[in-house]
Amino acid sequence: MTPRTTAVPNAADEVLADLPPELAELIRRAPKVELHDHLDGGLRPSTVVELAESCGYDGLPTTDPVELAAWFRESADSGSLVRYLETFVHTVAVMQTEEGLRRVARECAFDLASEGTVYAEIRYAPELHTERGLSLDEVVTAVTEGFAEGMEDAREAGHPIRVRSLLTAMRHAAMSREIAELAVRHRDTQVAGFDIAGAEDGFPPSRHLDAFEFCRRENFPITIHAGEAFGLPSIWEALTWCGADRLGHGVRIVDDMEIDGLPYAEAVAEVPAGAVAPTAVSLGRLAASVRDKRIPLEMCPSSNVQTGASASIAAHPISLLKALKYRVTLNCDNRLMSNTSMTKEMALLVRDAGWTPEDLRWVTINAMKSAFLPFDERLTLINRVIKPGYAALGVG
Ligand SMILES: O=c1[nH]cnc2c1ncn2[C@@H]1O[C@H](CO)[C@@H](O)[C@H]1O
Ligand SMILES: [Zn+2]
Repeated sequence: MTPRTTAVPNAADEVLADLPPELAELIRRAPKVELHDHLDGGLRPSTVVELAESCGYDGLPTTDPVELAAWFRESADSGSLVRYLETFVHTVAVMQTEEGLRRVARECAFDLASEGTVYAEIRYAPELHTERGLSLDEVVTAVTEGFAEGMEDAREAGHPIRVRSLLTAMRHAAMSREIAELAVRHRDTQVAGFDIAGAEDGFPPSRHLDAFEFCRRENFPITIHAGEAFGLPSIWEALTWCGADRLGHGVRIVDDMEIDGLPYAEAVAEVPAGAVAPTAVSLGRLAASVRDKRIPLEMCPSSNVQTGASASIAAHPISLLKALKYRVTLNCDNRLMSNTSMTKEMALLVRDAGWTPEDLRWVTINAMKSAFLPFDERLTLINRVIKPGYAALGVG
């Protein structure tokens, strides 16, 4: 079976059209690495419609794929993480069978590879996919098989990609220890790390300490959604109590910075974050520690604009954090809800925040360095795939 392409317009085209054609082509062809992408946030709209029909789910707001794509984007454009997350009810509803999970994972790997992504870590919460009787292990096996099929499809199409999974526990629930054990049980079949996600305010990372301590005893990598809808205490707990190796978003780390003696939020009210001179910034202890320890920040600009964590792409702290040489990585979070892709995220930063092709190369290498993959494999991808890929485009 060849995966079908969606009839929905390509998310990046509109932004690329605003750029000089050679630059747009460079962004299209640039090697990409993605570390933060939710499986249940990246379905093709046409797949949601088809799976809903085959599994008898009649709750979709519309069965027209183009209208459905618009519905997800508009509903997610809510200014609140909690409302943004409500849209997942429809994607999760059609991911309750082995067949549905396998197809979604297969198409995910293929779609990412088609836009030049050479390595991706895709996360999902197994506990959300057991409503129709699948066991947690069956969920993981189905997704892993789907990724293997998608990688094979992509290789045949001439776009090789490596995909790994991250297992997410929902922070409002009480299954995190079980999910951490599930992840470790599947570590030799492509599961590369453990995460928590869901509403952040009121559900601090330390609530799941037991799960994180288990992962640490097993030398198993941890990333934590922190500093997205809630601020510094969440980031502080994720790092100092829970031992996170990376931060999901982490965008609110700027709350621990002063610019010319003013708190970040006050100082940037008038000026785009990217226009702030790095020399004017002083870091608090937590912000300094995140930079000193090279903690990777899995940044997702479009998603943050939708949930209200940032006013615009131009104002997004990612540009200041780049200037300050944090270990910044660029990601989509949820391609369906944010109507985005890696190509679009790159194009937005180039168009709206003054990023250069060299910056795109830098952020891509940062991501590869930060992957939950063995060190030698990361180096091989950087030296044999990413650097030559950019060199072929005249970058680096
Ligand atoms: O940006 C985010 N912040 C917090 N939680 C999220 C975000 N995106 C998705 N999810 C949550 O993670 C679950 C598993 O993939 C999704 O079902 C959604 O509830
Ligand atoms: Zn996320």
